Amino acid sequence: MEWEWSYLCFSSIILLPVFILFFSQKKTTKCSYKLPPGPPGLPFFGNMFELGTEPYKRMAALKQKYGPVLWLKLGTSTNIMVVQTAQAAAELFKNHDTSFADRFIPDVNKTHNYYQGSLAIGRYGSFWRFQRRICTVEMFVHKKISDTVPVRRKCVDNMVKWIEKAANSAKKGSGIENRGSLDFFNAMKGIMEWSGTRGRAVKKGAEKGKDFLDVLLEFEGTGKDEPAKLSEHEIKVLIVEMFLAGSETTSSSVEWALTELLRHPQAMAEVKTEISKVIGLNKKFEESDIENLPYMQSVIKESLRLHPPLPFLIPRETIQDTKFMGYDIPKGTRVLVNTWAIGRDPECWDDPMSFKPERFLGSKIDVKGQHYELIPFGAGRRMCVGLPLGHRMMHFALGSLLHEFDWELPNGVSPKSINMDESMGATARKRDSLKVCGQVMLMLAPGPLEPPSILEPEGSKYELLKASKSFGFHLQRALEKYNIINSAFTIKLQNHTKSVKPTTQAPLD
Ligand code: HEM
Repeated sequence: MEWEWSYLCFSSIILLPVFILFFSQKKTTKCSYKLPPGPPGLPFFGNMFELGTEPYKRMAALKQKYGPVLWLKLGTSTNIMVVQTAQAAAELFKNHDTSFADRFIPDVNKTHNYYQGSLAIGRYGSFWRFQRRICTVEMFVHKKISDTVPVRRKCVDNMVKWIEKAANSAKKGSGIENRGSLDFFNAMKGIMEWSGTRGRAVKKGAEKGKDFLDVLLEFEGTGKDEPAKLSEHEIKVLIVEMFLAGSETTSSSVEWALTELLRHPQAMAEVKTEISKVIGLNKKFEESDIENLPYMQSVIKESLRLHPPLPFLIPRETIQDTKFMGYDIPKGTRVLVNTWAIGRDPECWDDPMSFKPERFLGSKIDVKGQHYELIPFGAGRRMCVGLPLGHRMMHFALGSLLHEFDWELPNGVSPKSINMDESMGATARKRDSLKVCGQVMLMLAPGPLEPPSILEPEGSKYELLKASKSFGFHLQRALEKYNIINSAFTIKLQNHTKSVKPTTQAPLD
């Protein structure tokens, strides 16, 4: 009996505050705000346990019940608003972009003061505006991107050579060991070291070969709407961020696009025919070819529709209390735009779950933030600043892979059995890295044989020989090995830092 009483007392002490909190929360919420609808959640924990490992899918499923704007709570104090339809996204970006233009800073990014100097998670304000301007003008305008064409050419050539070499050394039917991530992280370590040491070695006045890093180091501003100088920390963070923001997004998109093509042999045949007609066999794929390849552009759009690397964009935060679609959204609310759900919404797309690149042929829809049904790069003030480079690199890398090789699935894997699961890390990338088999086409010039029709311009004098053995490897290995995406940076920084002494300083302190 005594035991039962103490048990009851103990339970009441524990449970009473929970009930008080639960009911008081509901009451305040009802009285003060009209919040968007959402699942009720648990006391203290809110909806924390309902989201699973692929929260964008779970939230997409909740659209049926709760409509275009969803409200969630994490713990007792974190409010989350999820925008689930193209119309709601249009309303947000067209009419409330400034109110939702702040970013939320995850705790992990507070260490080493990473957020101070970050463009992607920097607070909306004059320093962010200055960073956007300097990145756009010094890196992402058409001319600057075109100036670095040879650098990307070299990296793609290296990637193709690596694949050919891998093909030659592979035993028939064997895969190639996937040490890609190791190479990638070694490269990242190097980059951090370079950006850490470079500040001490700059030679002032050396205008020739001035790159983005020089621009940052030599920057002298008014000190009013822009800083007077940039600190070493701010420069390091910005440089590292460009690598991080641009690498995985782009390489993961290329992997998804090739995966979809392997699942759809008709689309694969179509895109290869287009490339061989436009470029021919005795020429390399060039960036300037992209505009003449509407089917390949449609393949990339269709792949980004189904597999946006950032399914929630980058979370935003409300700067002030905001009235949005009839709801009262408090200051400090985290805002997620579920671009994954929007890309699969039957109200926007016919047969939304099918991969059909031809839906974009003759259509005006593009990914530049004006068509809210397709916003893999976001929209509004905080949309992807690297879009011009990322867009070009995706086409260049995929086009070169398709032009140089014939791709197949390994023995025992059929188009329908490819595992399409995603894993949510920095991006929603393919969980099982794509294992592909390629066939190298060796060109022997000139020869008597007519090449196979799908590959060749009619009347070609070239003889084609397909390597008899196929080779297999993980695509990411090739993409990451040459960090082809941000190659413009890599090579320039490499050249630049040859004379710099090694440092023992920690990269991001
Ligand atoms: C397939 C390629 C890429 C995709 C799909 C992508 C996607 C995105 C998305 C969805 C956002 C957030 C937009 C928003 O909140 O509305 C973003 C922001 C950003 N991206 Fe990209 N990105 C790509 C490539 C790149 C590249 C190549 C770079 C730079 C080298 C880059 C740098 C950035 C930066 C710095 C931001 C933050 C912008 C800001 O907050 O003002 N991205 N990107």
